[in-house]
Amino acid sequence: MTIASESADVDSATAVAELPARSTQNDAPQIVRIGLAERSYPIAIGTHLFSEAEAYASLPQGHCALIVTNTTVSPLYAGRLKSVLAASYSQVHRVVLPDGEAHKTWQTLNLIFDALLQHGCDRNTVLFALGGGVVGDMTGFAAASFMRGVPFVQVPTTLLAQVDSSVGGKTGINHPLGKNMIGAFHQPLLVVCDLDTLDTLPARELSAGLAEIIKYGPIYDMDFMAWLEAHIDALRVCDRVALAHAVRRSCEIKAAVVGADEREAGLRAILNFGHTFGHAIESGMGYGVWLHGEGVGAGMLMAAELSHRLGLVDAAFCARLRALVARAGLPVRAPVLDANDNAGRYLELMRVDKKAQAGEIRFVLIDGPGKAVLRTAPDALVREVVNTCCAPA
Ligand SMILES: NC(=O)c1ccc[n+]([C@@H]2O[C@H](COP(=O)([O-])OP(=O)(O)OC[C@H]3O[C@@H](n4cnc5c(N)ncnc54)[C@H](O)[C@@H]3O)[C@@H](O)[C@H]2O)c1
Ligand SMILES: O=C(O)C(=O)C[C@@H](O)[C@H](O)[C@H](O)COP(=O)(O)O
Ligand SMILES: [Zn+2]
Repeated sequence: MTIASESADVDSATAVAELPARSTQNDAPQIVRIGLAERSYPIAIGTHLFSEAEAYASLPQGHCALIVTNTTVSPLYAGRLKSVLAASYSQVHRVVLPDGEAHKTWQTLNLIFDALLQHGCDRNTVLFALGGGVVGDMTGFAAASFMRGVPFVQVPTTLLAQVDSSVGGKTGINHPLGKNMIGAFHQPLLVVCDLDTLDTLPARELSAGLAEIIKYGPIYDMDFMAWLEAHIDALRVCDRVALAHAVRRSCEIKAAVVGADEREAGLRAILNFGHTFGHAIESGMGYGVWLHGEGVGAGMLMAAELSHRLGLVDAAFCARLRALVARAGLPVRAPVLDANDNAGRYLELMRVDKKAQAGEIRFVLIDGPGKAVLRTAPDALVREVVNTCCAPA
């Protein structure tokens, strides 16, 4: 693994290799604010945004900035971000991490600390997370812990990161035994969602982002779910107007939930809909085999099925959610994790979920469309759900 870093004035090679800016719309950015007293911050959503100086005008000027990115995103966007930051910071360094969920680890996190220390970065250094949720979660955790806390900015370049992971301050890394098991709450100073960056995103990753968008319907806003049913095809071809609405509404919902319960004392757990099953899929398959959004998509269907078997929603609701997940290009069958005792393996993996208490799994379930509830379920019922949802179609 390498640490690629350079100062602001030696980046011409990367800048030349970049894609030209593409946009169909050049309106002023929309701003969603997340209200967290002194930790409040704006989420800017628009086009032509991440490489515009005005987007960062609210930030404190400083001596040193560190762009944290990865091998895929760096050649696409890091040069442009670096150029714009050079106006505000006398040194702009970059660290390029290996790409992928399998690298959301201590070893990769250490590359960020190595870069910070090698460049003599101090407590006023601002970290910029340029990439998807993996880069964002690791950069945030590095910012939370370097010198016991430095500021950071999220510049999300995947749909999933724009609608979910860049907002709310959950940061961390994976452990082989469980997703996101080591981390901290640390809010960014600013989130800059440039819809133009989604033009280069592979279709499979776009679909993964749609899973986290779909999530907001059943847990919070069934009108939004109906809007998604009408606009899912437009979203899949990156229609700017549809994307702008989906990103904005998702951020509004997440901001409202996090603003009311920053550290998941209660309400915030609803954002984990689909994640108890989904995280088991991710770790059980090996990180990166199923994308996070794919695990969440199948996990939501499993949680909906469990809700139905507990009498909380009707079969029509499950079928409706399943149809939308399918139309988003996501898998609707959950994978088999163990040929001998598949349901047992799911249960074993889910017992390490952060919502579990004294080894008892607590699921986010749908208690009527648009309303989520956190509750336990008998193992026998969970087994039935796993067996049903993993069965061949
Ligand atoms: N902190 C939170 O609240 C939160 C919320 C949801 C998910 N997450 C975490 O986020 C991660 C998933 O994030 P993700 O789906 O963004 O995955 P990711 O960060 O792995 O990015 C997906 C892929 O897209 C590439 N990519 C990124 N931007 C691109 C662009 N503009 N063009 C082309 N390729 C691009 C990346 O290099 C990567 O290969 C998981 O680790 C998940 O646990 C965290
Ligand atoms: O922000 C939250 O809260 C969420 O739960 C959002 C999820 O989409 C995200 O995947 C989160 O990282 C999962 O949190 P975890 O506490 O289960 O690791
Ligand atoms: Zn998630």
